[in-house]
Amino acid sequence: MHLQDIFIAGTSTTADAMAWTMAEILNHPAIFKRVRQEIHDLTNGSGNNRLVEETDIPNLHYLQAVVKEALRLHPPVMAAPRVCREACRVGGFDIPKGVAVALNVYSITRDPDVWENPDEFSPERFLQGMVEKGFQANGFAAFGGGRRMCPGSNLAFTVICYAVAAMVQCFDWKVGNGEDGVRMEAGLGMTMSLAKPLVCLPLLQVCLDQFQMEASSL
Ligand code: HEM
Repeated sequence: MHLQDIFIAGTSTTADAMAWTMAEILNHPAIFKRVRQEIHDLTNGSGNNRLVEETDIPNLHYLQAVVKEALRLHPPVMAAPRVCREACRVGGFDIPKGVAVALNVYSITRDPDVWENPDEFSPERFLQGMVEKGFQANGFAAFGGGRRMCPGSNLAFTVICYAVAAMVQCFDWKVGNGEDGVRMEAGLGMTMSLAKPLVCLPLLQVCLDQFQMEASSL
């Protein structure tokens, strides 16, 4: 594996996941509000008013569930390649030794036998047990699985949660182009991204004092 592989594997995947997460919560204002409330409850205690920090992520369970649900519905890597080391039979198909196959991540994460209402954005499903099971849980294939599972999964998950938390805590977002909500079509590319880039205007909503304090101490 080369250093370049890590850049290729780790950059647009993470950016896509952030865009899909923001797109989903902008289309679901009640979920956006609940994420903001969770952050507020954690960061505004006993007269304290601070920006969310990376170390808060383990305590932001709903935020984690939201990011997982966005990864489940919109896995940036839609397929994970493998080569069969021995002849085998999968789902009634005979696969000879040496043949290249791909795990269809997209259909695993929307499998109706595993997920109730699989096409629905419902972060609550991860609060009912799945969130603790980690990324190898049955049906959560956004980071692949087994020995070749994504080695950047924990880093990516933390970065996405942190970025989304900061965007939700500090800004209201006006969806651009005068459209009613964000269009959720997927585009074609190396990774699965929004077909139309997410365009929205940030409107500063909290933390003005905090920003001014931090700016004046620079
Ligand atoms: C949301 C972000 C990301 C997603 C959805 C994602 C998803 C995946 C998937 C599905 C695989 C294939 C796993 C398999 O074959 O079972 C993979 C492999 C890989 N990922 Fe990620 N990834 C992400 C972020 C990252 C980051 C941040 C890094 C590095 C800093 C990274 C490094 C890699 C590498 C090196 C591999 C190849 C592993 C191997 O073949 O042994 N990924 N990723």
